[in-house]
Amino acid sequence: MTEIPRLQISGLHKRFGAVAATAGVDLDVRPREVHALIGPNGAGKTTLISQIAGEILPDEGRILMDGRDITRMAAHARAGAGLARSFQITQLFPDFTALDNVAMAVQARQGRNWNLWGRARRDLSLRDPAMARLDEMGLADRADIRVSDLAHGECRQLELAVALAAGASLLLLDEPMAGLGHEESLQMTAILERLKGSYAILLVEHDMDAVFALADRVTVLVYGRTLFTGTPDEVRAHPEVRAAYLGDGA
Ligand SMILES: Nc1ncnc2c1ncn2[C@@H]1O[C@H](COP(=O)(O)OP(=O)(O)OP(=O)(O)O)[C@@H](O)[C@H]1O
Repeated sequence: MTEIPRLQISGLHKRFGAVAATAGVDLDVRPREVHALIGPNGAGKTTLISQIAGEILPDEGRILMDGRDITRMAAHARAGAGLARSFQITQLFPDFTALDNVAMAVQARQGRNWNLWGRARRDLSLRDPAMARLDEMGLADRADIRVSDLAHGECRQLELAVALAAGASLLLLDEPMAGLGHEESLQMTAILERLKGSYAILLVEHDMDAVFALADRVTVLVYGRTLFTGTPDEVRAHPEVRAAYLGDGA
């Protein structure tokens, strides 16, 4: 039996005045798949992610999550259904520790009052799952460090820990490697490799080493349209993709 895709996008269109930012996108993300979305600057990747997250309303087309039409669902309701967008908008509280941030996400997931945050780190029912998430992201030894004192790459890792603690199971990762140094990128790639197989991930990324290391499938967007979807090897070999995006050196 074929599994219902976590995410299914069909015939999506979005114009900004004269610019057709999304001009016919079809895409599906399978359960537990890492699906990379690549394309040249201005191809419409961020606009597509914003429509999936519910921050921009499409003009035409449909977005299904777990078979349910979410095209016009509010962003917070999508988040409640397990969708999380990371790395463009930082959701961290800079004056609180890494552990506090994750514990608050656990607390929110349990539907408990956010105002009790001060107790979060002392409450074992919040602290234990929060520590487990930090550990998963390689941040166990940074639990008591304030977010404002964490390195850039560590904040990215913490954002993932917060999203997962809040119950996200379908992750929209918008350029996780952007602004990271070589070592930090390798570390983020290793973390995403560990998440692979447990979550559905739509990954927008310009770092092709990371894309080809992580992705089960890759969709290439050009001028707002889906040019091709295939395995990393198929994408590497595709003549139009090479011409449109990867260039001769690919
Ligand atoms: N709010 C907006 N108003 C007008 N035009 C927009 C808006 N947002 C995006 N665009 C235009 O839509 C097109 C797609 O932009 P988008 O940012 O989605 O591309 P992208 O593939 O994410 O690019 P990059 O790789 O550079 O981040 C571009 O031509 C951009 O200028």
